Order: sequence, then C-alpha cells, then structure tokens
Amino acid sequence: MMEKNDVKLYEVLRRASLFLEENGREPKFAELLMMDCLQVSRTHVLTMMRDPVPEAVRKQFWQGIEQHAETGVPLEHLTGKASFYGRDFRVDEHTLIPRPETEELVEKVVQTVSREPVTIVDIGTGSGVIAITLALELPQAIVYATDISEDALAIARQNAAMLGADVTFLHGDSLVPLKQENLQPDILVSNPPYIAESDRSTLADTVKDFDPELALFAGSDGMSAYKKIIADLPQVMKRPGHVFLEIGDEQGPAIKSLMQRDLPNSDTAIHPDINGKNRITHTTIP
Ligand SMILES: C[S@@+](CC[C@H](N)C(=O)[O-])C[C@H]1O[C@@H](n2cnc3c(N)ncnc32)[C@H](O)[C@@H]1O
Repeated sequence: MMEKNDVKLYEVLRRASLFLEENGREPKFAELLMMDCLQVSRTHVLTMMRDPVPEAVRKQFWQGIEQHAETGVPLEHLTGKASFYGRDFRVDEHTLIPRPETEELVEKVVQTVSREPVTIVDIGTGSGVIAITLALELPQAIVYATDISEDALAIARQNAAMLGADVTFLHGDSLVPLKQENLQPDILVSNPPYIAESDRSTLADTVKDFDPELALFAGSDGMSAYKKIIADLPQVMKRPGHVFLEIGDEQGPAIKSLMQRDLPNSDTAIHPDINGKNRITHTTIP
C-alpha cells in the first residue's frame, strides 16, 4: 500500500482499519499491530496520532496488515510474542499462543500452594508460560517443565532465561521424564492437548492454521493426553499432593472418574472459567 512520506499516524490507522474491515477482519488489529511496530503502549499511540510514521515502520506495519487480512494470522504469530500473567513471552510456530483461561489455571495453583518449599511439575509446557509464571510467583517452589516437542522446549528455555526464572526443562512423553528422573511432585499442573480429532472442522482457522497440531489434538475423544497422565499419577505423585488440569468444557466428569479409578481416595473438583465454562479440574490426593 503506497502512502506519502509525511502521512500521519491517524491516517495510516484509518486506512488500515478500513482495509481490514473490507476483508472481514477485526479493525482494532491495526492499532495493536502499530503498538508493536512502534514499540509503544496504547496511551503513547494516542499521543502520536498527528506524527508522521517513519517509512520503515509503515512498511513493516503494512506487511503485517496485508498478511493478517489475507490469512488471519494472529497478532502473536506476527510479532513473535504473547502476554501472559502480566509478562511478555516469546512464541513461534512450535508453541501454542497462551490463552487467558490458562492464567486462571495458574491462579488456582498460586492460591493452593503453601509457603513451604514444594516441587511443581508442568507437563506439556509449550512456551513455558505456566512453569515460568509459577517459578516467578512462588519463589519457594522448585519447578520442572516437560514437553514432547524439542522445538517448544527451546522457546521455553529462552523465555525462562529472558524472564530470569529458575525452571528445569525435561524432554519426553507425558510423565516418562518424571519416572526417569525419579521426580515426585507435590503439585502437577498441565494444559495438555484436549481437542477431539472429530472437532477439527469446528475450530477457527486462526487456531487450526497457526497453533501446532501437537498442542491441540488428543485422539478421537480428546482424552488421550489426560488418560496417559492420570494412569501414571499413582506411581509419581508425592502424598499429599495436588493435580491441576486445564480441560475442555465437557471433559470434567470423564476426568473425575479416571481419577477415582486410579487414585481411589482422591477428590476432584471441577471449576468454571471466567466465561462460566468448566475449565479446570483440581484433584486433591490425601
Ligand atoms: C495445549 S499446549 C499447552 C502449552 C502451554 N502449557 C500453555 O498452556 O500455553 C500442549 C503442549 O503439550 C505438548 N504435548 C503434546 N503431547 C505431549 C506428550 N505426549 N507429552 C508431553 N508433552 C506433550 C505440546 O507440544 C504442547 O506444547
């Protein structure tokens, strides 16, 4: 999109918003992308509306706008970063873009953990948001995180270094790395893949086309990752202990009965998220 060199910020934003709207995208995306291109806050953008936009910034901005209009690529994949629990994390094509619901999962863990030293393990850490946030919020905790994807772990390690979080990352399938390291967590937390293969067609293109397959799908019923984790809990968990899982809206009862089968004395509560959808199971193991 060609523009004069002295074109002002508000004009660029107006044109971009209209262009996005014409292409069936959310016009607000323009302002969010501009904040990233200029590396400023929203308040700062508002004070710059009558300033000319440097050519290099306009070029970068319009490339992003055109790509988003054409493919729907989410802002986080364009900018390579996502916000979680008030911090910025690096993300890429190998990591799920963290969701606000997962912040609620972290909050539940933070509320439950006592001041004593505890060992926490995050299974399927992706960009590392859960493990890193818990390590920073709970300095008394010893935190481990695993993933089956080496590529995701590379991003998680970078995020931990960037944010100064002490997390030990382990590569492997489900709870296998814990068994190999003889690790017995007091608290196990996971947001594993939980979408049924049969629901693939119901997903938004922005999810299906940009989030990694490994992070989304869990067999024909969406339960395969939970089944694998729960089957190994009796062998690895310290007692008393807690298990926190992020879940799909309708998966709570099935998870509760798997927990009752494999950990007969445990108690599982199902909690809704801020939108009223069942989103977290909290299992207490005596
Ligand atoms: C839904 S994403 C969650 C990522 C991150 N914890 C978050 O909440 O944003 C699930 C993650 O689990 C990982 N994963 C999938 N199958 C796994 C398995 N069998 N063992 C360990 N990790 C697995 C994926 O690579 C992905 O990073």
